[in-house]
Amino acid sequence: MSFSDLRAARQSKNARAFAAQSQAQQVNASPSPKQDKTESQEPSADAETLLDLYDLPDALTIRVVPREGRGIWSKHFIKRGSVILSVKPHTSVLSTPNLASYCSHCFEAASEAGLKRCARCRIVHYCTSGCQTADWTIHKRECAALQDWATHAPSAEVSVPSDAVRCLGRLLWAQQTEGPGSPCSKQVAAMQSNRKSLQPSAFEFHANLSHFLVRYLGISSPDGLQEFGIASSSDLVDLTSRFATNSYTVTTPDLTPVGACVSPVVALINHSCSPNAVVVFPRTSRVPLTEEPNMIVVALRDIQPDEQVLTSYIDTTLPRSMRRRELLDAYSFSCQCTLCTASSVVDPREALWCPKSCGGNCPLPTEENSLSQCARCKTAVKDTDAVLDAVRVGQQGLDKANSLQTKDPAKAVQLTTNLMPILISAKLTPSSHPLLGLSRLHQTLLISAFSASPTQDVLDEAIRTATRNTTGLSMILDEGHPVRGVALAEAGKLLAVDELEAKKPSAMPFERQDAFPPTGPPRLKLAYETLQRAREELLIGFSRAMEGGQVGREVRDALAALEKEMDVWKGGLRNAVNDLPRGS
Ligand SMILES: C[S@@+](CC[C@H](N)C(=O)[O-])C[C@H]1O[C@@H](n2cnc3c(N)ncnc32)[C@H](O)[C@@H]1O
Repeated sequence: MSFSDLRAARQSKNARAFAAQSQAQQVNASPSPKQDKTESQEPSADAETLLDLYDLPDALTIRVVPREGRGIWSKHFIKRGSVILSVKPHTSVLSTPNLASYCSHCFEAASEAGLKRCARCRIVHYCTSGCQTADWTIHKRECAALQDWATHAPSAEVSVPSDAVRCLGRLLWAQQTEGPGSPCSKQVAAMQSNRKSLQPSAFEFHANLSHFLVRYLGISSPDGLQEFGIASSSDLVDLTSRFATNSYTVTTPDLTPVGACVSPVVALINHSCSPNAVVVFPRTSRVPLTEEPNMIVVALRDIQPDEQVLTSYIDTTLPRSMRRRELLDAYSFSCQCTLCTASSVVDPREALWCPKSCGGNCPLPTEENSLSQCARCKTAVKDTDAVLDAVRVGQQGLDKANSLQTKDPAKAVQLTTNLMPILISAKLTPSSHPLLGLSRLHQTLLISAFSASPTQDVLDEAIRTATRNTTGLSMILDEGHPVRGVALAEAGKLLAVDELEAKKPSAMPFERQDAFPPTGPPRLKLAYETLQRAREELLIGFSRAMEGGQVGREVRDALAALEKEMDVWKGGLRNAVNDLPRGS
């Protein structure tokens, strides 16, 4: 199997809302598989009017809950792995680093033939002239604004406006074209604003966003704003708040973040850190290119009639305190989901192995509570200060390695290589923060390093890291979670890469007999089993109706190729046995 499809460097592997873009994607978690229960009110007049605004499938309805506001509820039983909603976002933009490598209309990655660049702005690119023509209605406004912005930019680094500014620009131009009375404009206007409950930390973000948006739209007087239906500066902050509260990150089929989008109907879904649904962009031959990027909401668990559909806006592999801070800062609410309010169990995101290795876990000590003992055998963790130090160093290292990963990947991989043993010897479980984050970044960096300069050592280290990551993710995420499926697919693909050199027998006496990863046929067998597990999980997280997404189809093809390869091995072995002299 070729390695090229594992090449792309990734920053994060969790789909989530755009406003919470600090690191990684969605989770359903143990310790409690219990679903968040919220008492809904019967549809109010407000919700009933809203129902007319959205073209919801029959199985869904809109209800209002006192604390969370409007939300989407199931009317019927929805089976795990089913598509709950499938929409083309109202507005979507690529993030700036991806403008030259993905089509700005359908978000397809550049093929070997490359992309066509817009001859005027020379900023956006398209895969076909069909995509370019389809995008022209909006891009003609965007094209002029981009050119004007670039002409006045003080330096090349800021010659393209931020993703948020460009997305808002597209949203407003689309509304102007469709007219304020169009269903889309009404849906956008009905999106929730958190202007009145903004955290002080968010003020600067909204002030800057408003300022740059006005500049980008070429507005020089209040009348200019009125043309977009914005009557005052409060209206402007309302708009930026509605955008921040309701936008999503667009990801590739393997969950690499590539842009931002707004879909008012998907934005009606409320948050839980232990969600029963996920948002993904699967890309399959079953969806016409004109509908891409196709955004689907998939049930991760069986959803009962009268149950609320909930997705996660943030990376749920993070510990409770980080999740809650992010939700408060970006979405202005304090999360009361089952995962945030559970108190009795050891959260696998913040856990140590038992000091006596009894198989139980201990809670990670904190600055406030340094006492920690195994939940099973009650053995106390002795040097909790050393654990706290390791976690602190690990967190700082993760932040640094994240910022270095594109600028200086060699330094970043050196950092992750040095830090992981510190956290592992402090006995953090593979699901614990910051070990899981570091380890996932380490895997991404190793894959890039292997693509640039393939060696057996790097490949084997990538496989060990990928295996640790799938173990860690399986301790936190529900079976079938897309992040788990993609992680298993990567581990399986790495195991299926042709070995570069056979291990020399002379080296073997110094190695453990069960050295991991195995070589030869046992390695192929493990690759096959891992890819089979990946396929089963991808058929849930990206839905069977979407063939498990693009990654699911790739895994299906990889399994077929491996079956052939294993048959060749078996055939070779049979021939070798048949060739042996009789009696030997
Ligand atoms: C994308 S909107 C979700 C739909 C929103 N409830 C509405 O009425 O339009 C996100 C906002 O909904 C609210 N929200 C979502 N999930 C919540 C939760 N679990 N608890 C409290 N508020 C929540 C917060 O105000 C958040 O900023």
